[in-house]
Amino acid sequence: MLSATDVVVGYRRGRPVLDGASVDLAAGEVLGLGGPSGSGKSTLGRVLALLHRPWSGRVSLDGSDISRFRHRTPPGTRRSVGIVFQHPRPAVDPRFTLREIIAEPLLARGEPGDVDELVDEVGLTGELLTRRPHEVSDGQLQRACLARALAPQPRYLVCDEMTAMLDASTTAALVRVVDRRTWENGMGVLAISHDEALLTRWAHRVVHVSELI
Ligand SMILES: Nc1ncnc2c1ncn2[C@@H]1O[C@H](COP(=O)(O)OP(=O)(O)OP(=O)(O)O)[C@@H](O)[C@H]1O
Repeated sequence: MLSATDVVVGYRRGRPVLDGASVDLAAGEVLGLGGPSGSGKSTLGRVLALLHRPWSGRVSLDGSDISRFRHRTPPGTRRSVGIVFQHPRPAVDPRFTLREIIAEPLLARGEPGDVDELVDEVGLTGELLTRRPHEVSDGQLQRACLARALAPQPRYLVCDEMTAMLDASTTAALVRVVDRRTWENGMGVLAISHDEALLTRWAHRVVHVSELI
């Protein structure tokens, strides 16, 4: 179980964006997080992905407190939660090929950067892997970002508007990839979107930030 409990967090002192938010994400669950723009969906996603440290409250994994900065958490804990962002371009190094982007987390932990299975999983073809980000479409780059997030076999994945820039068929394909991990590996998913129809189709249950406070 990945949990946020009574999390208070924001960007300006005295002006919390989330003022006591609590949410539980179970293994194998797809939890949809909806709500209006600016309500704090991405902020909560980043807190759960250990990219943003709460001012107070806690983030826990199977009951153990992990509310420290991502770089201060043990590598095993850090790899437990992955994240995919809405915009793939700022999330990648433009000098890397897609193969290097996907292999990065594997090489960082001293494993062979064998990405063939991941590439198949997200539906990228071999020829695209030698290209750099400016030579591929947003959808192709987002597939690479999803493969990179899945490479360390995360137990939980935050999809922060992962498909907001994509067409319907690429959206459906990426949701299928994430769903397969949910069924086969029991990966828990926080699906953040302002698209209520997508959340209704995808998630097992849908909550809004205002209900978590
Ligand atoms: N890096 C930041 N610095 C300062 N303020 C920020 C930062 N990121 C978000 N905010 C502010 O925090 C509030 C919540 O933003 P957040 O992105 O979490 O909301 P959201 O519900 O995900 O919105 P959207 O659906 O538009 O992405 C907003 O008022 C936003 O302006």
